[in-house]
Parts: sequence; structure tokens; C-alpha cells
Amino acid sequence: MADRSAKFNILKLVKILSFSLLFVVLVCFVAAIVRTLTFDVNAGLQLAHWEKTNNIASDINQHQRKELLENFRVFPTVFSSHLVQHEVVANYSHLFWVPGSDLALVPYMLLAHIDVVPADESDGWEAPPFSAKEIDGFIYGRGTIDNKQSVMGILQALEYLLIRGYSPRRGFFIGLGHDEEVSGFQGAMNIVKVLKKKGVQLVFVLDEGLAVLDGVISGLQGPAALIGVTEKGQATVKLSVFKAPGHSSMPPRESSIGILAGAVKRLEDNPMPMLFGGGPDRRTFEHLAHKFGLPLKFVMSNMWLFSSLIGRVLERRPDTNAFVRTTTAVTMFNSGVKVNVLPSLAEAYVNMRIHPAQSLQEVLEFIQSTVGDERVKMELVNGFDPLPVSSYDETSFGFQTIKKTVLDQFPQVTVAPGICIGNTDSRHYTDLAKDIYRFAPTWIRPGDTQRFHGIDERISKKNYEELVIFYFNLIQNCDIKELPSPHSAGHEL
Ligand SMILES: CCCCCCCC/C=C\CCCCCCCC(=O)N[C@@H](CC(N)=O)C(=O)O
Ligand SMILES: [Zn+2]
Ligand SMILES: [Zn+2]
Repeated sequence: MADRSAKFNILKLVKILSFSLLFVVLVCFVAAIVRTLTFDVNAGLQLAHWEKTNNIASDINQHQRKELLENFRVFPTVFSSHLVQHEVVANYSHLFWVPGSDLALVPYMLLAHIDVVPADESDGWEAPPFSAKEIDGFIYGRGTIDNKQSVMGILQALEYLLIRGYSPRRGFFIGLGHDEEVSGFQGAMNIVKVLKKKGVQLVFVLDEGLAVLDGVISGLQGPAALIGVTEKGQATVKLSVFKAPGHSSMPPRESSIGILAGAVKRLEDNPMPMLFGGGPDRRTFEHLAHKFGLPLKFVMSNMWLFSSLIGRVLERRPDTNAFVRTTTAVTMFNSGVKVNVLPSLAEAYVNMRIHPAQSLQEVLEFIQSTVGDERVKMELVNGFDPLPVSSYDETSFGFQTIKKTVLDQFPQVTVAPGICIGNTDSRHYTDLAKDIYRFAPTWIRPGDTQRFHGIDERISKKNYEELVIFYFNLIQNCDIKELPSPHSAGHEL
């Protein structure tokens, strides 16, 4: 009898538990649906009352459109205006200072770099890489999207503003580095030294980096302007194996090349863990969530449940994979001088880009344990941690002013914070500015991400003009004394 009653009680308990579980699942499901329908972390300041400082119209007439392309190198007004101070730093880099009329306003700084990575026409370019040849409305050439578009865009915008009688209320600096592609140790670092000596502090810095992605994020309706609020860290590690040299007719069981190749293969076969979901990468997708159709909108609005699923999808393509983990790239491999000599030394360079959720130290430990062979020596050539995350809330002057400028010009775009997957000169500016952003409105469409440091780097004439207008408007927008209050959104009668 007691047995039957115990059995009955257990059955009852199981029933109650099942119902409770079902109830909890149901509540979660309803909450997730409600969240999907209402989720929009990106409503922002767009409806607020912005002080109007962009009083000079940005129209470019037919004559100027022609001149804009012809005068690709010439900015006579910038270099002759009494408003602009210019100095050459470290022999080749340029620093400009345009003082503002209101000394109480903290200046900002625009950055770009004039150097480029090498390019070889024989790699298969459609046009010679230093010809700036125009094909179907695109200018082909090394540097057109990394980063001459910003160098020229900033200077051309300033040229137009000065011609049209502009003088800023908020002062600003322009820094054009000459060695960004080899880490900016001369250009950016010396510009920073000059500014530090003058005691300069900046309200924000805007450098190259992310872009307007159009059709690059699968499922997103419309283009996304991702503003880099941090950038990945980097570790360049040299791996080397020494072995006694000798005659190739009497080889040992393992050569220095073979041992090193095994180490490199282990690194490629064991990617660093997928880390999507903990930091600014998650915020990117939360900002974009309302621009996905169902069922993706449901997924993006409920990152607490689906972040690992999103990460798994993003890791499938090299450009989006870079967003979700520390990447491993073997970029150089050297050994051997003659076909019948066993080489004593084999060397390989591994370039890792460190996700914001990891540190340089963790990455070095990972390489060591993955290589797992004492014969392979490891040397850190250059490395640094991921950069601090800049502000992107509604009180963030730099982020909101850049966002407004983007949205005024491209209303169809959704703006979101992002992680810059490459490195920039701006990483040397952390002592001068708390807020550093990496963005230019360069339009990147499917297939374009491979053009960075690759073949057929190009920019459309239309996009170049848009860049000029962007900087033209941004400079004027920065003249506001402060951001509007988020509560000033217009409801008055
Ligand atoms: C879900 C988001 C997907 C993100 C897709 C990636 C979009 C790609 C857009 C822009 C490409 C990023 C290029 C960043 C600029 C890199 C500048 C550069 O090349 N820097 C050198 C500097 C150096 N030597 O350290 C670098 O190697 O990083
Ligand atoms: Zn660059
Ligand atoms: Zn580059």
C-alpha cells in the first residue's frame, strides 16, 4: 500500500515537474517572440534636436567633379590658408592643425596613411596597380581602398570647406602616416610624440578600418556601416628549427624543414577557439538585429540563446571568421639554398590577430602547446593586446557624430559598432584619446574584402566623391558644442 502511494507521489511529482518545465519553456518562448518584435538597440539620437552647424552645402558641381579627379594630388588652398598649420614629421608623415574659434571645445583628429603594401601586376591585376586606370567607373590601383581614399577624401574636403569660407568652431588635427603598413613606428608614433609635447588631448580620433558592408553580412536587409570601436591585437611569432647541415644523399629521418612543416600544420589544423558572443561582436549583431528578416531576426534578438549558433555560421567564411576568433596565418616560410644540401635552418612566421576576448599572453601559450615540440624554437617578433573598447552609447560625442554624418548621407544604412579586424595607426593614440574609431564610408560588396592587400584593389568614382562629402559634413558636424539630449526627440505641437 505504502509502495503504491510512493509510486503515485513520484508520478505526481514527475507530472508537476513536466508541466513546470513546459510552462518555463513556453514563457521563454513568448519572451523571445516579444523581444524579437520590440528589439531595437539602435533607435539612438536620430530623432533628437541636433544643433545645426552644417550650414555650407556640400553639392559638387560638374566642373568640380572633373577637377576632383584631375587634382588628385593638389590642394592649393589647404597649403596656403592662414587657417591651416602644416608640419612634416619623421621626414615623410604630415600633421595639420586647424584651430577652432572656441577654445573651450576639445579638438578631434582625423587619421589616414599614405603608404601602401606592394603590388605586382603579374599576380593578375586587370589594370597595372599603379596606373589609377578607370574601368567601368572604378579607379584601379594599390591604395585606392587602403588608404588613399581617406588621405585624398580628407584633404579634398578641407580644400572645399576653405574655398567656401569655412572656419571651424572646434579645432581639429589631421595626421597622415607614412609607415602604417609596417606598424607606424616612425610616422604615427612621432606624430603622437609631437602632440604629447604640446599637451594635446583629443575628444576622439577617427582612422581607417571598417566600412559600409553591402551584401557582405548574409540575411541583413540593407547595408551596414560598422564603426570599429576596438581593433584586434596582434602576435607575429617566428618559429625556427636548427639541425646539423649535411649531404642530401644521407638524410636523417626528419629534416629541419619537415619538423617545421609539422609544427605549422598543427597550428593550421587547430584554430583558436570561436569566441563570438562576449563583447563588441555581440553588440554589432544586436544593433543590426531589427534589419534581419525572420527567422534570423528572432535569432539575433535572442543572443543569450543563439550566440554560439551565430558564431558557427560566421566562422564559415574567412572575412566573417576573422570577427569571431583569433586567426592564425602562416605568412613566411624560408629554408634551404641548394638541392643537395640539408639546410641547417628552417624558419616560419606566423601572424595571429587576437580577438578582444583574448590576450597576447594566452595566444603565445596556445602556440607553444599546439606546436608541442621542443625542437621548434619560438620567438615573439612583435605583439600587442587587443585595443580598449571606445564608447558607443548615446553620450559618446565621436560615435554619435560619425553616426549622424553617415545616416544623413546614407539613410538606407544601419550603423553599428564593430571590431576592426586589421590594425591601424590609431592604436598609437591611446594616450591622447579615450575614444578611437576606425571607419570610412568605403562601400564593400561581396568579393571586395579580398581586394585589401590583394589584386584589383579599386574604388568607384561615385564612392570617392561620397568620401569627400562624408569628411566635408563630418568636419562641420563636429562644430556642435555638445550632443543633443536623447530626450529632445521632437514631440512638440
Ligand atoms: C560580421 C562582420 C564581418 C566583417 C567583415 C570584414 C569586413 C572587412 C572590411 C574592411 C577590411 C578591414 C581592413 C582594415 C584596415 C587594415 C589596415 C591594414 O592593413 N593594417 C595593417 C597594419 C599592420 N602592419 O599592422 C595590418 O596588417 O593590419
Ligand atoms: Zn590601411
Ligand atoms: Zn593595409
